[in-house]
Amino acid sequence: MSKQQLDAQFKNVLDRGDKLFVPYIMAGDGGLEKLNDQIKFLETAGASAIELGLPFSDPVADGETIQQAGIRSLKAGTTVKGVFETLKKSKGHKIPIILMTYMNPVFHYGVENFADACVEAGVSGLIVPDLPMEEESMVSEIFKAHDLALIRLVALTSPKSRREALKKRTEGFLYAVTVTGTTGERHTFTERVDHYLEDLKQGAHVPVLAGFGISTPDQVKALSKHADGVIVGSRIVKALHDGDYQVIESLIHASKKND
Ligand SMILES: O=P(O)(O)OC[C@@H](O)[C@@H](O)c1c[nH]c2ccccc12
Repeated sequence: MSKQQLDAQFKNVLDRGDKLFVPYIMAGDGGLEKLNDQIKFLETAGASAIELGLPFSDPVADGETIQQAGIRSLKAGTTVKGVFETLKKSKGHKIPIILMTYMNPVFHYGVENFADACVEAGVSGLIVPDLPMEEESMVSEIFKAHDLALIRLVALTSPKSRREALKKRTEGFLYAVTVTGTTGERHTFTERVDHYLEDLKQGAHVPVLAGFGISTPDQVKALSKHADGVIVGSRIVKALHDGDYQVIESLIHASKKND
């Protein structure tokens, strides 16, 4: 799906008064043969897009739950190529697929080859947490030429000038990290988070999504209120692993206007 279609789909959701909900899943957790069905389930349950993680041996931004999912996936034999092949086999997903990967697998694959493979597999965008703004030109031009959205992340600790620069550059959406530290469920958020999100939304040319630490329907509601939507990773990964589909449905439902 093209970057323009991603923008149009997100706009559609927001125009009807819902918030965006983007679940993160680990590709190959449970075996790659399950991947397209997992995506289909999330699509039917009302997800706005999928953040699809590539398993990696050194996932520095990930907490325990996602680390374990990555280990399970690698043990099951998942490869980057295998993920692309699996996506190509699907009959086409209706919601955008955004790949989340560290930089190393991209370099290893070759940036140009990686971008080509993304396009062939129908991927709309990328999240690369260990690619600092200062280094991004190495890949951003190639991604742009392939019409792939490079989604930038901002942190609570980023100074205002840096947040503004990332807000300007980002494509698809802005990923507003809502905690300091790694991915994983949290009971509370800093009281600064509401103002941080509202401030990011001011003048943003794409939606602002809050992610990290969100694991309950109440948190989905509370954080979406100050953003355009949320990303939920660890809780979704755990629920998929446990076959707890109702948990996923109620998280997604909390992002809808009529909930
Ligand atoms: O797991 P959490 O706390 O719900 O956070 C979302 C997160 O999982 C997902 O967006 C993600 C998984 N790994 C990452 C690494 C960096 C940035 C983001 C991510």
